[in-house]
This record gives sequence, structure tokens and C-alpha cells, in this order.
Amino acid sequence: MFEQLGLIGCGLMGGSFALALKRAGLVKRVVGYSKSPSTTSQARQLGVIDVEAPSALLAVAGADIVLLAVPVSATEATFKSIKHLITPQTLVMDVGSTKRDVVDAARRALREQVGSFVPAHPITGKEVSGVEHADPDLYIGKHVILTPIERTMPRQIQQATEVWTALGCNVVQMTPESHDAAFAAVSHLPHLIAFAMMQSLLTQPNGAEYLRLAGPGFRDFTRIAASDPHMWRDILVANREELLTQTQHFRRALEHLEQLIDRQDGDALEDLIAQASDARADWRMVSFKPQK
Ligand SMILES: NC(=O)c1ccc[n+]([C@@H]2O[C@H](COP(=O)([O-])OP(=O)(O)OC[C@H]3O[C@@H](n4cnc5c(N)ncnc54)[C@H](O)[C@@H]3O)[C@@H](O)[C@H]2O)c1
Ligand SMILES: O=C(O)C(=O)C[C@]1(C(=O)O)C=C[C@@H](O)C=C1
Repeated sequence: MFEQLGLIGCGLMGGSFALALKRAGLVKRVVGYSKSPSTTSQARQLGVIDVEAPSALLAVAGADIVLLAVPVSATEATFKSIKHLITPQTLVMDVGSTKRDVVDAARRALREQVGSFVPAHPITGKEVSGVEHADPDLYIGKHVILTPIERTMPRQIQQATEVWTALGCNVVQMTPESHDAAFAAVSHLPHLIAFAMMQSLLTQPNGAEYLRLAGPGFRDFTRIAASDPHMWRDILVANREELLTQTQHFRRALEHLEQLIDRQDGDALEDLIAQASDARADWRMVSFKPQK
């Protein structure tokens, strides 16, 4: 049981964590801070946090568990502002979608306190952002990836594992590098393609008219294009090397399909579609029965 969660970033992910932690009876008090005071106030009105803090530092004062749930580009400045209150007893985590940049920021900003920080990425979310969408069930049955570094303290890794497990997650450990390579392929590229799909319609003469006619296939394919621009700007730039490797793979696959269409090579086209269709039909998002 923790005494106080210091929550920095009272939005979808942070708010969901606070609600889930409270519901599990794992924390006595949540003190929250968001950049905009109206968001912090809304978080308190919704019962997501108990106390509004006027700064990240004051949210962390007295906290034995700290969660950063801010866009990844805000990580380093946030760490710098709270560093003085981090002790070897504090558990500090984030929920950022990229890990190499977050770990580098933590090394630079936290220095000798970096051992208290366990980088974390829950593989769940929504295309809507903001505390009004916070959901205590968000983490149930999902993976959470921890990417500890050599200086991360075993006690904090153990605590982080216990916390996420108690919230219903399956905890997986990876290096920050292998995390960023994998999620460039299965999360960052799909978002980029969804944004490009929308852009291609917005920039062609009859795009608006076509959009009005679109049906469920288009809806399912583009759901994630409605995601938060600031959050995704940060992710795409932070993981640019791995992402640009994935765009090359994608470009090659697309060019191959284009050539087959141009040549009207129906048999080869059908073979490729069959491979994709079988792979997608066999794929299931891994979901876990939470441990009691
Ligand atoms: N949305 C998803 O599906 C999803 C999934 C997994 C991980 N993530 C990661 O979670 C993090 C938060 O995303 P979210 O979806 O909760 O976004 P959100 O917009 O719902 O919440 C972010 C909150 O952080 C606040 N904020 C922004 N800059 C800040 C700063 N410098 N200091 C304090 N507060 C600040 C915002 O005001 C907002 O309240 C991001 O790093 C994102 O990569 C998101
Ligand atoms: O479901 C969604 O809307 C998501 O975008 C969730 C999703 C994903 O790509 O799977 C998005 C970003 C995260 O870092 C983790 C999860």
C-alpha cells in the first residue's frame, strides 16, 4: 500500500492509472498536477485525484509512488523539476510510448536518482485523450512493457511488477532498444499510415465527397487517425530511426502490390492477399486473465 501517488499529467493514461490504483486499494491519496490548472481541477472534480498541486514538484512532495503521464517530449523537463524529491525509496514510473528517448532523458535529468525510475509502457489506450476519458478498467488484461536499465534498482523493478500485476497487466521486460524497434512496427507505423490516409483524402479534389460515402472498413482502418496530435508528434519524432526503417519495409510492400496491380497479375496478387489475410485471421491481441 502506497501513501501517496504523485501524478504528473492528469489525462487519459495517468487518470486511468490513478483510478485503477485507488480501486485496487493500493494508494491512500492521489496528488495531481497537469500543465493546465483547469485540467487538474477537472481531475479533482471527477474524483481521479484527491488534491490539486500547483506544480510537478508539489505533486511529488510526500509521494512514495510517482507517475509521469505526459507527452514524451515533456519527460526531461519534468524529471529535472522533481529530481530533488526523488529518494532511493521512491518508485518513479512513466507510461510513455517510446523508451530510448525517455531513458536518455532520465539518465540526464535524474543522474544519481535514476535507479528509482522504472520505464514503463502499457500497451493499451484510446484514440481520445483527456481526463474525461480516464477508465479504471483500461489496464486490465493488457501487456505492460518495463525497460529497466543497468542502474534501475531491483526493489523498484519488483514494486513496479507488483503494481502493474495488481492492476491486471501482464508484465514483460525488454531493453529500451528492442521496445522501440517492436513498437515502431506495430504501433507507430500503423498510426503514421492512418494519418497519411486521412491526409491523402484531405488533399485531393474530391476527398471530402469520398469521405462522406465511406463505410465501416474505412471507420475501422482509420480509428487511430483521430488520436492526439501533440502526443503523436512526439512519438514519431522520438522514434524516428526505427520508424523510418519500418516505412521502408512498408514502402517495399506497397510498391510490390502496385506493380502486381499495374501488371494485372491477379494470381500473384491473390497469393499476397491470402498471406496477409491468413496472418491477420490467425492474429489475436494477447489478452490476459488478471492474477487474483
Ligand atoms: N493515449 C494512448 O493510447 C497511450 C497509450 C500508451 C501510452 N501513452 C502515453 O501516455 C502519455 C500520456 O498520454 P495520454 O493519452 O494520457 O494524453 P492526455 O493528453 O490524455 O494526457 C496528458 C496530460 O499531460 C498534461 N501535460 C502535458 N504536458 C505537461 C507537462 N509538461 N507537465 C505536466 N502535465 C503536462 C496534459 O495537460 C494532459 O493533462 C504519453 O506519453 C503517451 O505516449 C498513450
Ligand atoms: O487503441 C488505441 O487507440 C491505441 O492507439 C493504443 C496504442 C496502440 O498503438 O496499440 C497506442 C499507443 C500506445 O503507446 C499504446 C497503445
